[in-house]
Amino acid sequence: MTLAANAVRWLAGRKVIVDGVSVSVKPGQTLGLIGPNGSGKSSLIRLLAGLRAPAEGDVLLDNRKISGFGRWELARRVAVVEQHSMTEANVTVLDVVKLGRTPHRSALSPWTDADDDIVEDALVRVGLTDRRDQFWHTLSGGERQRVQLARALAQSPVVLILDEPTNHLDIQHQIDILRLVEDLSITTVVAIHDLNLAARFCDRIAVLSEGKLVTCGPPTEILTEKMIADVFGVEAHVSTSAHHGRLHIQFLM
Ligand SMILES: Nc1ncnc2c1ncn2[C@@H]1O[C@H](COP(=O)(O)OP(=O)(O)OP(=O)(O)O)[C@@H](O)[C@H]1O
Repeated sequence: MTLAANAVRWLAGRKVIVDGVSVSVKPGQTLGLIGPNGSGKSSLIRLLAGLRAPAEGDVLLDNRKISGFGRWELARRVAVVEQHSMTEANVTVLDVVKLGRTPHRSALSPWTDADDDIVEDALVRVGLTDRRDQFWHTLSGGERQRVQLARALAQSPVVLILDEPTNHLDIQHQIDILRLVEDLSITTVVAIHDLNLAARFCDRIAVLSEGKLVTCGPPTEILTEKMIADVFGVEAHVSTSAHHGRLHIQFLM
């Protein structure tokens, strides 16, 4: 499915937080959202996920306004993992991941073997099968992040929207999670701070600054020394890695 924001604007009170942003992601592709703290990435993520309505502009899923989708109808297509996803205490990892199946079930439909298989597959993918009975409130930050991703995967979405999915993860789990998302080959939007990971895993990158879209395109066109200096105020050296052929960004400190 194609997900697109068309000149979306969102305000908190009178303050413009997302200012006329247009971005789109083609089926199976990954769009990275980068930008300094407070540039509007999470706010745009919420608009794209349909968690908030734009004051102006539209979010479209295959050319249909997401405001026209019913709650469950949208949740069967779009899964979102927010930065600080919380859940009720006294629930286990398995309980949280099972919640992902909710949009696919009606009050009358019983839990099926197929639901079990999907939940199991999600736990396997994030490497948490041995934690299924652990209580949520006892998990580390990185483990919670992986559980929330498993919950999103159990939703069997065609569009996955992730707000900084790697920020609590050690380097191995950062790479594992982004590889997992890459292998899913579904339409993905990911807000991410690590420019090297963005260069490696995103098909296109949108740069936000003060709520506005600065530029959008393939990593090789977007992640330039000039853009990094202009938007992030940091001097960087950008080269092509001899090891993986993608961009390698070194910050000159
Ligand atoms: N509900 C709100 N009320 C007031 N201000 C808000 C609200 N939501 C967001 N903002 C402000 O909007 C700006 C953008 O916030 P947002 O969380 O979208 O940025 P971000 O790019 O995701 O930041 P970070 O990289 O720090 O996570 C920030 O200055 C934030 O304080």
